[in-house]
Amino acid sequence: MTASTSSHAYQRTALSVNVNKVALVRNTRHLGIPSVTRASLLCLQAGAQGITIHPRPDERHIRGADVYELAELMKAWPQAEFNIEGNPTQNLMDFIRNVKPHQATFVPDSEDQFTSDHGWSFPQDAQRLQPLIAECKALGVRVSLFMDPIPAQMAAAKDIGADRVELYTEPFAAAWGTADQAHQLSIYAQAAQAALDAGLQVNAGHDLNRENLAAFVAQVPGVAEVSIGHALIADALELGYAATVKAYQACIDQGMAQRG
Ligand SMILES: CC(=O)[C@@H](O)[C@H](O)COP(=O)(O)O
Ligand SMILES: NCC(=O)COP(=O)(O)O
Repeated sequence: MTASTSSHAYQRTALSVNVNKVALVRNTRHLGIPSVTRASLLCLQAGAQGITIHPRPDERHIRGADVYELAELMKAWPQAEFNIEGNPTQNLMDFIRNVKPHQATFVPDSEDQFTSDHGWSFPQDAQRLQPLIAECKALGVRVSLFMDPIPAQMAAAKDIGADRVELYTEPFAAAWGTADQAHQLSIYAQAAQAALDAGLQVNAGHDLNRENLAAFVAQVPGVAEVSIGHALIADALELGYAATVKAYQACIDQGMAQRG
């Protein structure tokens, strides 16, 4: 363990609940239910350390109004974080300027993309991201860059001013339960270590769930935050928000206990 990981070894991984999919169901009727703010409140009351949203330009799920209603809700939860994801070359920056969330997560999605499926690439993306990162930081907003688990890309993320990277974890999740599982975990551990060594903090997200979360937290060094939506909300349809948040927190605690 290098010095850069020692300070992270016992930092508890925070759970940020992504409520995109509550909004997706809500949008199929003009009734306002299920409520995005009520779902977020119940998750915070159950112990979630944050709420994440991804207000895509087509408003397929999170709408502009949700962003401001959640910002108002979060004022009553100063110990929790508000994380807004999006492409800063599209609609994200106006939300960041108006709301000043704790964290902005830059994601390189196209407007019509089915879901997020890749991270930024350097040096290609560096020049257009650098001033946007600087603007967020001048507003007091931490910046996390959505990245593929490529160790050689981490120093470049730091060089343009990012505070954190969020490791795109779908390849890890897709390999879960297969012969490639251990190899994928090793890839993410190396990428996380490279990020820590570059002076970045490490977030992670996409397709994390109750089956794969503990192993990820245990074997990938210094994960500061996981943002989880699709699987968590699916579980909440069966278990309810409170029991589901507690179940995911238990997975994180299990992973923390197994950390070397
Ligand atoms: C960036 C990422 O992996 C997810 O946070 C993203 O928000 C998923 O978007 P959808 O919920 O629209 O699939
Ligand atoms: N950044 C990942 C996120 O917020 C939620 O991703 P998912 O759990 O819905 O795949």
